[in-house]
Formats: sequence, C-alpha cells, structure tokens
Amino acid sequence: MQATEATLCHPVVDDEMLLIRKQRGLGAGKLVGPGGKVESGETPREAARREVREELRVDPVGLEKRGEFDFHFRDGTVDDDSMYVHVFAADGVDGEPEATEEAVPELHPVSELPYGEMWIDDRVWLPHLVTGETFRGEFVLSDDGESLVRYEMDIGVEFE
Ligand SMILES: Nc1nc2c([nH]c(=O)n2[C@H]2C[C@H](O)[C@@H](COP(=O)(O)OP(=O)(O)OP(=O)(O)O)O2)c(=O)[nH]1
Repeated sequence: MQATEATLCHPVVDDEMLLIRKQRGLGAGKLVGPGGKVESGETPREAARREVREELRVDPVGLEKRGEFDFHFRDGTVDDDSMYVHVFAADGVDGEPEATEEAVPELHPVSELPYGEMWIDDRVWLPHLVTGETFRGEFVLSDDGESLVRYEMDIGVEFE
C-alpha cells in the first residue's frame, strides 16, 4: 500500500507567511500551511489550489513546487497517518483569507516563524522553502509525534 498523497501551501507576501491554525484532522491545533489530501484524478498542484480555496476561501497566486517528503510514525507501517506530502510556495493569495471550520488564518513574519507550534519536522524543511530552495526528504516521528526519530533530506532537487 502506498502512503496517502497530501499537499501543503505556503504563501509569502511582504516577508509574512500565511499559515493556518488547523481545526481538525491530522495535526489539529497545530500551525501549518493550508493543505490536505490529494483526491483521485487530481494533480498535487490542483489539490494544493483546491485546499487553499476550501480552507481559506482565497486562491493562491504563483504556486511553485518546492518540496516533497515522506512523513510517518516510528512503527514504520504505512497506515492512515503515513503521508507523502507535496509542498508548494506561493507569491500570495487573491482575496482576503477567511476562517472556516477547517482553518483559522494567521500571518507570521518569516524571520520569526513559531516552530514550537508546528510539526517537529517543519523546522528542518521550512527554512529551505523560505530561502527559495527545493528539497526532498523522509521524516520519521515518534509515535506521539513529539520528537523526530530520524530524517534524511536532499536540498536542490528538481521537480518536473
Ligand atoms: N506542516 C506539516 N504538515 C504535514 C506534515 N505531515 C502531514 O501529513 N502534513 C499535512 C499534509 C496535509 O495537509 C495534512 C494531512 O491531511 P489531513 O488528513 O489533515 O487532510 P484534511 O483533513 O486536511 O484534508 P481532507 O481530508 O479534507 O482532504 O497534514 C508535516 O510534517 N508538517
């Protein structure tokens, strides 16, 4: 069985990143980029755009693929919590973000991202997105999700 494919989108405007306080699903309560699962028949790029629209009622502008990573928990089994995540940056959004049942928008300066409120692996890969680099990695978290057991990451990869 393959890991479920998912997306994240990180719009940055004037040195501020648009994040969401996730209201439900995997990582509820955490600060993350808007995103969700890729649906059948959709490309990851289409899914990234749809998820931003569904979660914040705005369209991302200038979507650019920046990374991919395998995300799973220590037991190593591919289960409901195993994700293959496609990460996009964006130049901004068209419209004013609105809070929805899934997401409450928050803007944070890219120089002071609150990594303590994010998934533990985000502090490893998100700085590369901020500096315009691309990456591909694998992150294994402890079963409680609180620590990073192991990771590997390549920087400067190319995407089709
Ligand atoms: N920031 C961050 N997000 C992650 C990590 N791992 C991981 O799966 N995600 C994201 C990718 C997806 O946006 C989301 C998982 O999808 P989900 O199960 O919450 O899906 P959903 O309910 O939001 O969406 P959906 O069912 O409506 O499609 O979590 C991670 O390590 N860091």
